[in-house]
Amino acid sequence: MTTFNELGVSTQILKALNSMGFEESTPIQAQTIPLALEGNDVIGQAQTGTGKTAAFGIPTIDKIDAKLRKIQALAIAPTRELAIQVAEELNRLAKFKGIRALAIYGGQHMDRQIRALKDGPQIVVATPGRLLDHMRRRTINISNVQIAILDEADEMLNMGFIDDIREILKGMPEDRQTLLFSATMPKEIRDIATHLMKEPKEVKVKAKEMTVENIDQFFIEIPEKHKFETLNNHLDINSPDLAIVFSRTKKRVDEITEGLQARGYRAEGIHGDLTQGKRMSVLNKFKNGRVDVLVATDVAARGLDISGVTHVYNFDIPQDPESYVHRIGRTGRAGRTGEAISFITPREMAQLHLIEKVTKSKMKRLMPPTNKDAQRGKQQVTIDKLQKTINQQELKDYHEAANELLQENDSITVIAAALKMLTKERRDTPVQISSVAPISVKKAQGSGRSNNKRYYGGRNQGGRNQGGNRNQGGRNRKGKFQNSRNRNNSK
Ligand SMILES: Nc1ncnc2c1ncn2[C@@H]1O[C@H](COP(=O)(O)OP(=O)(O)OP(=O)(O)O)[C@@H](O)[C@H]1O
Ligand SMILES: [Mg+2]
Repeated sequence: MTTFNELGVSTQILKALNSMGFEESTPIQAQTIPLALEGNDVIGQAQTGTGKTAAFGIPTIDKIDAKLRKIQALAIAPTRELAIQVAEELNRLAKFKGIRALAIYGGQHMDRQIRALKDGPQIVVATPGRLLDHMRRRTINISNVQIAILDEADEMLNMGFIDDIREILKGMPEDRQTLLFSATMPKEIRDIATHLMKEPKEVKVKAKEMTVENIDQFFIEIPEKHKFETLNNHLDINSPDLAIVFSRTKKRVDEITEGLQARGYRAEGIHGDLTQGKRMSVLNKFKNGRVDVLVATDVAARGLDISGVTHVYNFDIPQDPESYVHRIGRTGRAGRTGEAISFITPREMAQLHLIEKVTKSKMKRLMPPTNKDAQRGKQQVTIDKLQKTINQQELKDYHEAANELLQENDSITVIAAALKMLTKERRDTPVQISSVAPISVKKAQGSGRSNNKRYYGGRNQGGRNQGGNRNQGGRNRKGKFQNSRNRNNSK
């Protein structure tokens, strides 16, 4: 283990790291910070939740001139929520250096952002669409940027974003430093990346599997029509602290959310069709624990760091292995443990095997729990609570009442009644989830990768929709990919 001191980090940052409770560097930090400080272009790949944000954040902040009130570093992230989160982490790291990071993203008033940009932040973290709007309106000056960062680099260099990224990079000085980070980096994307960089140093933290080993991975083979009940049963048995349920389409996210609410769960949904205000409030409620189940499209799959997520459910199997890696990586972060449970319809078993092959990990088969298992699971939660209260031994005031009850009834009946009262029984409101076509895997020639054309033209406006619709000031991309297979315009 390497201390941050050994990595040549400034005292102001050491102070910030100390206040954040970071004692030692993670492997990706230890390997990339010195390289980036020396001025190299870097491609950094390491598993989800292993501290890639600080790996690019620390050297970036250390290279910035605090006195110069111009944008010196520009980070780009695929979703609004991630841009906000990265800016927050950079601000924590930069606290003692007098450097500020500003997030700019779609769905927020332009005027407000223009004012904030005039305030002189040294770092901007942006979603690509909104950044291009500012560039075209000349409300942002990126001509002094010395460091460009692509967080979730493979996603940013994917079909949906690549043209925007090229245009953004063209607006920066050519002698800038470029840092690319992600947990996944398919070869096709790595090749594109190296063309945009200068002799990049590639750092790949060696791991047997692409997924984090402290996430227990399971799958349940189950027909589409039984998924919702199975999810209910599972939530009852596991009683997760916080769970994220990923589904394939916005419509299904809405339906699952409403269904869970009707059954009495504290669930909320998040996807690209909601207003930014709603997206933020849902995420905040989830972070504060006022919502237990977040139902989401892939808009929440990448980068989000929410502590306390114990379970990730793939209500629908993801389109590609990379998406699987990022989705399940919302749990088991920073050394914590987590569980990932994927629902696979019988016709989608080939997709499961593809994911296992690409990620080099294995999912253990689980049998779908029965209603009886679920009932027992709920009761167990109550029993645990009851046992905890017994252990606290502060029951004297209740002894007399207990004695009276036991004179009239037998002990089993009294305890069963108490358990029944304390157990939150599930409402059995009927819920209908509209079905989706199963994902099919046709082997791409030789590569074994799914033929969903994710990398070469299959993705039309999917990336766009994450940030809401953005067309003002930009070329209308409709039509550009309209003949190609629509991979995912549904986030
Ligand atoms: N050296 C460290 N010591 C302790 N905690 C750390 C350290 N570095 C990062 N963390 C914490 O670990 C968590 C995960 O970090 P981060 O979000 O940067 O992961 P990531 O590698 O970018 O994951 P993803 O691939 O999902 O985006 C964060 O809460 C972060 O504050
Ligand atoms: Mg990250």
